[in-house]
Amino acid sequence: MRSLAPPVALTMGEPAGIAAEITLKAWLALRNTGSPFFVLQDFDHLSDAAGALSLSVPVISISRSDEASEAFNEGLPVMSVPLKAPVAVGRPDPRNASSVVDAIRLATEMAASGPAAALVTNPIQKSALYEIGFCFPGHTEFLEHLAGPGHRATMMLASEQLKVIPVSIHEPLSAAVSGISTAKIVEVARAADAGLRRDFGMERPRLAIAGLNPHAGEQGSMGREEIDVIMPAIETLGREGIDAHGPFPPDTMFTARSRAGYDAAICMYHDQALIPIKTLDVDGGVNVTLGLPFVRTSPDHGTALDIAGKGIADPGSLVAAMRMAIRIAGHRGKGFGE
Ligand SMILES: NC(=O)C1=CN([C@@H]2O[C@H](COP(=O)(O)OP(=O)(O)OC[C@H]3O[C@@H](n4cnc5c(N)ncnc54)[C@H](O)[C@@H]3O)[C@@H](O)[C@H]2O)C=CC1
Ligand SMILES: NCC(=O)COP(=O)(O)O
Repeated sequence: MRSLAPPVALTMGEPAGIAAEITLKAWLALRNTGSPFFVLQDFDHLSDAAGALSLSVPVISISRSDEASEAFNEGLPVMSVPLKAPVAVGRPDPRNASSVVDAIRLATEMAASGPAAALVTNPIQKSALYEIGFCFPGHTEFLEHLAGPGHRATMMLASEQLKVIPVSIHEPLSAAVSGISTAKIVEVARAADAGLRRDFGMERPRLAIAGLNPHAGEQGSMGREEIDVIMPAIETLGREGIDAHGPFPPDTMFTARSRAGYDAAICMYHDQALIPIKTLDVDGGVNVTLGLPFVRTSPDHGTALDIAGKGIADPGSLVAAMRMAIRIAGHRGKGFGE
């Protein structure tokens, strides 16, 4: 099948992890679907990975994104971003960190200016990037910076069974808890409401707001954040016409019965959001950044250094990220659809 829409741009992610393997496997999964993508990666590294993993994927060098759709029918299109040092499987090398960041910048530019329908990012080893002075906690914050003033990035993880949006992202738990405020909850819930309408075509998303404390505070006897901070946020959102309810006890709000009552859960901190979705569906979960002027998704997992090079990495989440990026691009009127 051929596609008339622009291809999706995929970044290299951490070269010492499973990114090359899941990228090659994603091409095998998507090659006949009319959903072309190209990867910004070191050509030789990817070719070597295909050989080492015995994956029968022709790797095709392209120099412009508009060559990708045609090439995709024959093999995996690669726009080469050279690495600076040989890759040692499972051991990130800070000498390659600048190439990892360059790939993100380049792919973002293409997604923002049109040659790519969307940006999909492979997982990065954040600690390796910090060693070269990368000063963003993750892609989400970096992409917000690249998007420029006036754009606020909001992290959402989405699977068929659950969507979760953490109020704080990459913060120590103590800082996340002490930093909870009515204003932050309102801001994140507004972004979730707008993003679900714009990118998922929902008319009036139903938001479930999580509590923070056991039993959502048990009427204040196990913590007062629900009464003092979260409830005022829900009241503000209600006055704005946003369908937000809660605060719900965090231990029961992710059961199948509870999930049937809402479209997305607004969670008070990173792990409250990510533990349930990864437990339910780590191979189908997708990380989506709401609020950017370009489409960005990513697999929900990390670099998996412990299994790099073993040939056992599951590409499911990356494939789901590709599919979701294409669906969102369609919602944003980029003429894409499967
Ligand atoms: N979007 C991104 O760039 C993300 C990056 N990370 C980064 O990844 C690094 C490692 O993070 P961890 O917490 O160890 O999480 P991880 O997801 O890399 O690994 C956790 C466990 O899941 C397994 N696993 C992960 N993906 C898999 C796959 N596709 N198939 C089979 N097994 C898989 C790993 O082998 C490991 O046992 C950190 O530097 C973290 O910051 C983590 C999450 C997202
Ligand atoms: N745990 C999710 C995660 O770390 C992904 O972050 P980002 O790199 O997408 O900002």
